[in-house]
Amino acid sequence: MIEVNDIHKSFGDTHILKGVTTSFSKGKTNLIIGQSGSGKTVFLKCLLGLFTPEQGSISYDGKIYSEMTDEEKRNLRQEIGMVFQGSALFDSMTVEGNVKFPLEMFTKQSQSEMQDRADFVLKRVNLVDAHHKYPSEISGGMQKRVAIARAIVMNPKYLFCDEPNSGLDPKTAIVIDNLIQEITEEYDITTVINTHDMNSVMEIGKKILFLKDGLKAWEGTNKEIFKTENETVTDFVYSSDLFKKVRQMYIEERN
Ligand SMILES: Nc1ncnc2c1ncn2[C@@H]1O[C@H](COP(=O)(O)OP(=O)(O)OP(=O)(O)O)[C@@H](O)[C@H]1O
Repeated sequence: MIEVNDIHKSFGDTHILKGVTTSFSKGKTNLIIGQSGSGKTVFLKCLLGLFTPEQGSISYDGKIYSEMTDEEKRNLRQEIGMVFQGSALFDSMTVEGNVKFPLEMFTKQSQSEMQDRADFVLKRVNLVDAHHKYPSEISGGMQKRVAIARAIVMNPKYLFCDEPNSGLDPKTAIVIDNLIQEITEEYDITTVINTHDMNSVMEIGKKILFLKDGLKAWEGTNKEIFKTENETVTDFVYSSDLFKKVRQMYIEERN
């Protein structure tokens, strides 16, 4: 579980995060949504320890980050898996090389242990025939699977995904969303996903944090977001007339 308590982050005189308090549970897909520039990436970078908030605290399973020793921070980093926007695979390495990379960097495992683990995670993301291919030889959806396999190869407690669906067609995006959700539940990971994708919000938003101008404007589940009367949320989520009509029909059907 990750608990965020009143974090503030500024760049120079510009106050970006203005006191955000929330928590993200284990075994759940937690989504961060909000307009461009609302502070989602800055927030995610604070969770990753890449930015230090000037005020407030972030704790990982009860341990406050700013109070950790350097060694505890290093250990925490190894418990974090990251799926970057655009996959961020190493082009010069095969699929298998990409997946083994964190094991080679951070563990003392033997070649056969690394091979077993790489085989296991590649199978888990349903990639069995791509071990020796290069990223340029596989589709965007397959690249995402490799990125997910690499992110979970170290058995992380926390998984952060930045726009995991960017560049994917809607059908592949749903497959990737479902894969992230299954893995999150199966391995009891605290997963936090930064997204613009409303399909993801509806499909896997077990907890949704809506940021606006650096503040928490709303939080709740995908079921609650359908029913909320909060105008800031409805304006954002149901920005198209089609979505507004669908929501109206849904509410009328339920009444
Ligand atoms: N390193 C930085 N230095 C100065 N300003 C920054 C830095 N990183 C982000 N910002 C500013 O913080 C604000 C929020 O940016 P952020 O990238 O978090 O938005 P976002 O909600 O993730 O947007 P998008 O959905 O477009 O990715 C923006 O005004 C941005 O210019």
